[in-house]
Amino acid sequence: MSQLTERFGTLVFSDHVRKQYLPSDIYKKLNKTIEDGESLDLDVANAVAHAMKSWAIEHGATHYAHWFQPLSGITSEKHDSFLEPNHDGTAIEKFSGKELIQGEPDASSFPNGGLRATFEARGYSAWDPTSPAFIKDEVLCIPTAFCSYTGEALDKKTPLLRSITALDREAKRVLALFGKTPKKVVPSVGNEQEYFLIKKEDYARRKDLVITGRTLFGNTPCKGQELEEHYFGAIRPTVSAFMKDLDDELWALGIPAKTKHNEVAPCQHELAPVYAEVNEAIDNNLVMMEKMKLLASRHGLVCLLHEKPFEGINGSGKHNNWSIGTESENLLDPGETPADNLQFVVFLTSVIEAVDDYQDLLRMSVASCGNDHRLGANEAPPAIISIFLGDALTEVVEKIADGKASVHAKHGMLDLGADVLPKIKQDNTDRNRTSPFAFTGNKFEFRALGSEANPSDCNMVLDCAVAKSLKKFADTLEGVPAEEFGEAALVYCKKVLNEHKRILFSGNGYADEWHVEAEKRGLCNYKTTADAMPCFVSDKSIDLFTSLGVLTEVEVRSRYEVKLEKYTKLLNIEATTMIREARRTYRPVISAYATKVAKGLETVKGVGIESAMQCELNTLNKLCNGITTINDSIKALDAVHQKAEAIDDPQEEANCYAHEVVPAMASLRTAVDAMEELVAADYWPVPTYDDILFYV
Ligand SMILES: NC(=O)CC[C@H](N)C(=O)O
Repeated sequence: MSQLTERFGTLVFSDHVRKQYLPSDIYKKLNKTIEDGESLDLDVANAVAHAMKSWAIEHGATHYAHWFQPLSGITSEKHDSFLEPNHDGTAIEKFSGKELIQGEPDASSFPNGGLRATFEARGYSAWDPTSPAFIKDEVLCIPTAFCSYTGEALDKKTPLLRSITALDREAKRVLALFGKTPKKVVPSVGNEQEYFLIKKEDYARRKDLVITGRTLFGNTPCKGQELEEHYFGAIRPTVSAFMKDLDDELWALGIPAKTKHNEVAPCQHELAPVYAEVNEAIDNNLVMMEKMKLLASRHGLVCLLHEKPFEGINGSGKHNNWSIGTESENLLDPGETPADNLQFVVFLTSVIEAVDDYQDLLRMSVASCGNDHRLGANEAPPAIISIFLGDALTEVVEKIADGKASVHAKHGMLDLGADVLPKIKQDNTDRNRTSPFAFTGNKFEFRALGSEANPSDCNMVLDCAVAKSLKKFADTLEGVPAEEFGEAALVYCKKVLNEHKRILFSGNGYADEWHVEAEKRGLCNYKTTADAMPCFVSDKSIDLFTSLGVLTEVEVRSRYEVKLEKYTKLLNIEATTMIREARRTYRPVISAYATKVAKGLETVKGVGIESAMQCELNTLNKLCNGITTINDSIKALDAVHQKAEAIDDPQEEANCYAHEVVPAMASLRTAVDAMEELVAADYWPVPTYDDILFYV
């Protein structure tokens, strides 16, 4: 092993470690649970807990924690030490199977969307053996699901796991029709994490960033991203040192951090791991985000994970590269032979149907206060969900939809015209960064997901939607004689593709014409989270989740409430911060500067230079008008903010925030930003975009 590979996964209770630390019969039984979902008896759990404890303590752990994902979206953990005191003043190390399998964190202070009354505090965490335990900061973290005393899921992981089960079940039914009986069908995911790094000192001086994660004020910088010089540019030393530290920590945690580069906006970067099964990939992404924030501070930096920290330049996404596969094949790989292609065409057709049928839910699944600012602006896909297939696959789909036999996707060879350069194998699709859901060769890239999101929601929805399409296919074709299956499958796909081809769009998703065209096609275009939310609780959605056994109606409704509440709470915080900052930070400074200009005017008057007087007078006028506009904008924002706060119905309240408070915030911002242009730099109370974006 090289130094590089030696450290990989040293802090993970991986299969490799389990083999070493567990007696072979226990190892086999645990694998049966991990691979086949068989339940674990307490003897096995005790043996696993013992091995985990020994391994963890050998690797410096002092505590263990059930690590879970409450509906807030972030991760939670409560640490218990392995120490158990004896009566004689000594202590032993203890960690039992029961402690491994089940925990009982107090659930009262986590969001529950009305599932529990405040006094009903009991909640349980239950070990998820399919995602390996790991050591983080001397704590053995055990990934767990989290549910209420009455058994409702109170977390993001449980529905995800249920959706994986649903997809596995329905995909296996489809594969059985192709004569295949894989052990499992599971989605794999790779999340490209985008982020900004700025200097700690700048961050500390901007209350908007500290409180809300984004700048609520800030004039456009002199230079943005228009020179296209940052994307993939050489990585500067401070950033590089941070990235190296991050890689090192992530590798030790078994997180396969693979690709790192500078992103489009100044100060923006990206880290992408190798694919993993979706449950583990999401756990990895959550740890990765936590590590990014933590390590940045060791380098005098702050990592911003918000979707739109800076207005007018590139925001941050977390492109969710998604495909489904068995232990031996990727079901979204077009392959080279027509026989394989029919299977591919069936899966592709199911995805197209799923995305069209549940475009509203997919949009909802990526909706957040932060992502509202990102979608449709500066290189992020629009809020309209559509699918980009690329030329080769569009041709395949069109031929099938027209009733012609399937053709298989071709790979061309590109000759770059210089003998020294190798011939390049062309992919079966180009890339289209304007598409929210783009086929990229053997997977789909769900680009609409925002950087700060927990990817569980959108993957859960995607898995459900596709499971439903596959179910319909299996329901229709099971029972068809084997020799007629191929023809019948093609006829089925032809019908479905014709019904759903409106969702296919290969053009420019940023263009205004697309919005017009999408409306003609009847595609939904929910510009804000508030607009997107009602579909979550529509009969159609509730039927999807309940029929697949992923969420009960009560669980759907609680999630809807939690998400709406988070949205309005965040906007409440943003509006309050804006009003306070405008009153206490910006306005006094603008007044002070106006006073200085007025005094200067007196001096100039004394000297009697007319032209200089006119110039100063103009500035003074602009400053005074600016202060008036700011005052008016504060008043207007205050009024709609109070109006929103007084609304009882959560959906109505969210609508008021989205359509009245947010525009009022934009007006106040414009008024303050206009003054940044006029007030002398040494007066301006906070670092500007020009100050922040170019010094890391
Ligand atoms: N060039 C890119 O891939 C930029 C993507 C962009 N940052 C987003 O928000 O999705």
